[in-house]
Amino acid sequence: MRKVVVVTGANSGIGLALCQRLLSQDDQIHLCLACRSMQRAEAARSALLSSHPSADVSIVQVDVGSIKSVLQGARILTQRYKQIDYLYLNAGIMPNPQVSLKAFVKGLFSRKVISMFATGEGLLTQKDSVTEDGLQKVFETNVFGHYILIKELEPLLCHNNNPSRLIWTSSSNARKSAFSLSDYQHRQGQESYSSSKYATDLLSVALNTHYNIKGLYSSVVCPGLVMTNLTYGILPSFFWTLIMPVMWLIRLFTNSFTISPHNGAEALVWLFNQKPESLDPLAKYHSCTSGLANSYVTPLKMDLDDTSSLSFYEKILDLEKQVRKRFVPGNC
Ligand SMILES: NC(=O)C1=CN([C@@H]2O[C@H](COP(=O)(O)OP(=O)(O)OC[C@H]3O[C@@H](n4cnc5c(N)ncnc54)[C@H](OP(=O)(O)O)[C@@H]3O)[C@@H](O)[C@H]2O)C=CC1
Ligand SMILES: CC(C)CCC[C@@H](C)[C@H]1CC[C@H]2C3=C(CC[C@]12C)[C@@]1(C)CCC(=O)[C@@H](C)[C@@H]1CC3
Repeated sequence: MRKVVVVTGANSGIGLALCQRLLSQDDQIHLCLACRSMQRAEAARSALLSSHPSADVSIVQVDVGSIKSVLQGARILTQRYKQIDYLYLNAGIMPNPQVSLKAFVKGLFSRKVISMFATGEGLLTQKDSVTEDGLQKVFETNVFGHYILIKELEPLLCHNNNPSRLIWTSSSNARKSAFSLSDYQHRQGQESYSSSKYATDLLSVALNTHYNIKGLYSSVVCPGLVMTNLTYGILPSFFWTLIMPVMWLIRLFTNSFTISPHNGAEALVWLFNQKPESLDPLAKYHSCTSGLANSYVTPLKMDLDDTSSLSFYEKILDLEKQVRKRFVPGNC
């Protein structure tokens, strides 16, 4: 039986590099690209097939920023497959990012300079908006849409005899201080990205607590700083091109400047090859690249605990109930 691997946000950046790498290591898998744009999904499928002509690649429309689309996409996947072995929850956004030049210059002359480059802490703010579902867009896209997808696919993911895997693309930008349980969608602050990634980490821990017994395991990854559409949205592309030599230089001091999507996908590919029981649910698996361009994976303990993850999970369950009331069968 072919292993079924579903990847959200598979049409560009880290998601597409992950697909290329998975097919290079095992062209017997069935890969399903879950994307919001069918045109971009088709283009990604063609690119994958041109480098792996015998690969088995399909596409499905899933916009994780829309509950209606997630429910429709999940319905199609349920008709198509009996089991999903790997679900990569990779799609993500960072809308309207602003870099604080003042914080950057201050950071350059502080003791925290390395960690500033590794995490972007204190440098970025975003302007979020509200979706047609009435949820904060960054929260719905990066966290909640994915959560609903998992819940809808539960029958395909929970098989005790043959465990399935959830692998989230989180970030080292996830920060406890940007997240608040009383404002978990981050309606009030300006660090919706950081908050959403911290929420991702909390959710993954809670999912392990509830679902390991049913044969479902969740892990989180940080791909490092990778040049993708997301990062090109932070500063103009000519600026990134200009400072590329500086980026290689910074790599001598921090292993988190993975830079290429191929390197960024290191931990996502590594996790594919691990036995889930051997993994630490409280660790984030970081893709790292050395100054000599060698890629490797480092697990680092996350700044959270079971109690806070379960408190957040209760909030998510409440929100799910509210949202499902609006999407009873026949209403969507
Ligand atoms: N680049 C970096 O340095 C880092 C990235 N990450 C995370 O990596 C993940 C991948 O991002 P990256 O490859 O960098 O950036 P890209 O912008 O290249 O990829 C993001 C992917 O997500 C998709 N996507 C966005 N919104 C939705 C949506 N509503 N529904 C479905 N798909 C959607 C995009 O599709 P479309 O083409 O249609 O927009 C695209 O395929 C994200 O979760 C990001 O937060 C984490 C740490 C560092
Ligand atoms: C490298 C240059 C000389 C100056 C660039 C300054 C900043 C724009 C970058 C420094 C650290 C970067 C960073 C991210 C974005 C760009 C920086 C703030 C991220 C927050 C991008 C998304 C992520 O998820 C993080 C892992 C990145 C961490 C580092």
